[in-house]
Amino acid sequence: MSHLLRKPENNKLADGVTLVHEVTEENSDLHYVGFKVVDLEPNASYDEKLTNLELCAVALTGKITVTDGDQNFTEIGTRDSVFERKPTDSVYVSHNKTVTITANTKARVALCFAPSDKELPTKLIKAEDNGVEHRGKYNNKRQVHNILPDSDPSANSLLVVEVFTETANWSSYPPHKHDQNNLPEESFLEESYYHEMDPPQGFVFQRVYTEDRSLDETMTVENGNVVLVPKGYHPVGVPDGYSEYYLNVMAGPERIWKFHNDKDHEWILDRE
Ligand SMILES: O=C[C@H](O)[C@@H](O)[C@H](O)CC(=O)O
Repeated sequence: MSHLLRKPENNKLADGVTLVHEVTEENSDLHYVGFKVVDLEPNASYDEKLTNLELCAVALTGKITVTDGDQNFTEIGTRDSVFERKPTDSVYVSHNKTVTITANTKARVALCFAPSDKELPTKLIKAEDNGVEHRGKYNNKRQVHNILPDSDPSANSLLVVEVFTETANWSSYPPHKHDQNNLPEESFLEESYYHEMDPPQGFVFQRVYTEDRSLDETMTVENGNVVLVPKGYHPVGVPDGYSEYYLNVMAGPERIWKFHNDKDHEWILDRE
């Protein structure tokens, strides 16, 4: 199995608290992006002690209450399934805080981490404030919810976005990369993908490859899997009959999303 593909670990931390995924600098090739998925039963709580990292907690499904010890955001979250295709609520918390997440209902929470050196205000990112985009044409169409885009100055280095790709479409396509710290041409951003499929027995193909093909991994990705993108192009193809969701976390030395398309495939953008 590719070292870039993570299957759910489902580590039980406490009654009602399951750590589904944990991606850290210590257990991955990533140095900027960190990622966790936590499942909570009603009334169960999870604490995250932030040192030099900032956090965006995304209420993937269910309702949660989030506190940083000072501010409380109660019963946030908008959906029972990501495939309701509507934006959800998130909370941004800067470094050196302890965050407590309590489930008001059965909930799945994505914890998105990146380095932080400037204390910024804790902030509720309301669902209705997500920028919604409909990108692409032909079989390259996808719906994008910008949760924490580079146009929002609320974070130090963290970028968070979720993407819905319908049956027989491609996304993160034409293949693009952002693995060079070479602004204004390209920014260096590591990336993680948390994938869900509808119906859940579905799978997608994701390729992660570099120009010189020194890295070239094509993965079969199933429901609840995570794919890590330390560098390279990273397209996703969704088979006929299935819909796909992914949550992206990106971070790097500069909080700018400036990508470079694979020249071999950029022509598809020119179709009428
Ligand atoms: O670099 C960003 C990620 O690859 C996705 O968020 C991608 O941009 C989604 C898309 O536009 O298809």
